[in-house]
Amino acid sequence: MRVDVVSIFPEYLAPLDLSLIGRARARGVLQLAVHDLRTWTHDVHRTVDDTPYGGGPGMVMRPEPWGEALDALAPAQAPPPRLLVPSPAGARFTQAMAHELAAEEHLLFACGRYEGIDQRVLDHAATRMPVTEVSLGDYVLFGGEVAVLVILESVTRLLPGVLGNAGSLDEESHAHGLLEAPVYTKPPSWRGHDVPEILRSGDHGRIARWRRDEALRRTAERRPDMVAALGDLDRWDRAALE
Ligand SMILES: Nc1cc(-c2ccc3ccn(Cc4ccccn4)c3c2)[nH]n1
Repeated sequence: MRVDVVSIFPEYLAPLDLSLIGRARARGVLQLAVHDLRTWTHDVHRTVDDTPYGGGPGMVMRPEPWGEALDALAPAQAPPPRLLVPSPAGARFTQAMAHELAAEEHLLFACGRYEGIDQRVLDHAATRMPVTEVSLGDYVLFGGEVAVLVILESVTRLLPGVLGNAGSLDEESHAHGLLEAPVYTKPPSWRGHDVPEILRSGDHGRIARWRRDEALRRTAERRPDMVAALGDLDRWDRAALE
């Protein structure tokens, strides 16, 4: 997968060199390039923003640098990338969207700042590539960079070979539509708190049932919306929720 990120703060994306994402890049699973939007400015002050038409607080990102950046990174003669624009007004980012993005050949992230990017940049881009505005949640950030870090981490871990134990992908939370069960490791007793006996029994059938019950119980307690979306439950699952 190829990923291009455009930002006026490219150093914000430095964590992408670390850990799993860094290894995915080193193994060629992910080709990632971060670009400074000011590369596509031509004035002495390298201006990327201007005052908003219609008045109001703050500044808006000018269309010209973005237009040239997208021309350079999504050339007409190549298959178009999917343009992702983090925004408070975007579609909510979910694990389902992470899976969708992990199947793309080329992702192009536009990180806005100030009060956002001139709308015409997105409108023009949409004439030649798929454009998705994406929100992390109902809170407001200073810009899109943090959202790109979150999105890229969730997408990269779905790429083939990135997670050592592929099984953990299947069992992870939000994969089955449930929150995960609690996890434990040694020592068996710690500050008066013991590991649930079942987990040390070696009975893998009962352990799987216990984990499913705990996942259902926690999801019902903390995210009833997720339980409602589960569809039909078998009698064991229903018993766990009683
Ligand atoms: N889930 C999200 C995404 C964002 C986000 C993403 C990109 C930008 C570019 C600028 N801002 C600041 C800003 C503040 C107020 C209204 C518009 N934009 C961003 C905020 N905040 N929360």
